[in-house]
Amino acid sequence: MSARYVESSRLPTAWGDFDMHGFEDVDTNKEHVVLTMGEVGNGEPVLARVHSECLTGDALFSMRCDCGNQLQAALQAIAEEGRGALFYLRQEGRGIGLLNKIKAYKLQDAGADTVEANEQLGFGADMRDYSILKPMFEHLNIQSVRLMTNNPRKVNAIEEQGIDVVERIPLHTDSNPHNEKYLRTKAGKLGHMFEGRE
Ligand SMILES: Nc1nc2c(ncn2[C@@H]2O[C@H](COP(=O)(O)OP(=O)(O)OP(=O)(O)O)[C@@H](O)[C@H]2O)c(=O)[nH]1
Repeated sequence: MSARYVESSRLPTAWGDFDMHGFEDVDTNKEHVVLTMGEVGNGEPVLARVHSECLTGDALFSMRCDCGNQLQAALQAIAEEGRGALFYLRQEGRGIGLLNKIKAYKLQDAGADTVEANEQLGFGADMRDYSILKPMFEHLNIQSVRLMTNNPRKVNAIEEQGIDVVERIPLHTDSNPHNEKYLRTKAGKLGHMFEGRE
């Protein structure tokens, strides 16, 4: 996959002023953004979050998942450090797309877990492709990261793109009655690590 860098601008947020960098995937025309704060291209490992799009959690305040809270926690952590990068990748629904995620939620309403629902729809549990990151990291001159994630498979996928993950930083948020089963399934079937949580 290759990404075309398009433009950068300021993005003031509730957590502080970021720079927003826009990229286009030349194969799929999907538009991705990176928010950076401070000098990230100076060779020092960068506090980073690679976040997959979750319209329902990130923008519509859904309590079915932990996505929105993780997004906010990551921006806050970067702002507190004064330096870091948030890669916002447009791979909604672990890569199956928004409308298929709604179909998956319908199946979950009927009792399936998040993995079974994907499989009942004919998809793998996780259809994401991280290869778009390589040209984005190259453009920003970032070679190594301290990655905020609970997902060891994401760490491996990012390292496969030639990016050095020098540290994995857990990104825990509070659970609620609507996302408890989802978080349990992530730990049980997708390998997520929730240190300190049963
Ligand atoms: N198919 C499907 N996707 C979901 C469901 N709930 C959330 N998602 C998607 O799961 C993805 C979560 O992305 P991330 O938070 O970046 O990654 P993660 O694998 O949860 O790992 P972390 O880095 O620990 O957060 C987003 O694309 C969401 O849209 C669900 O029930 N079914």
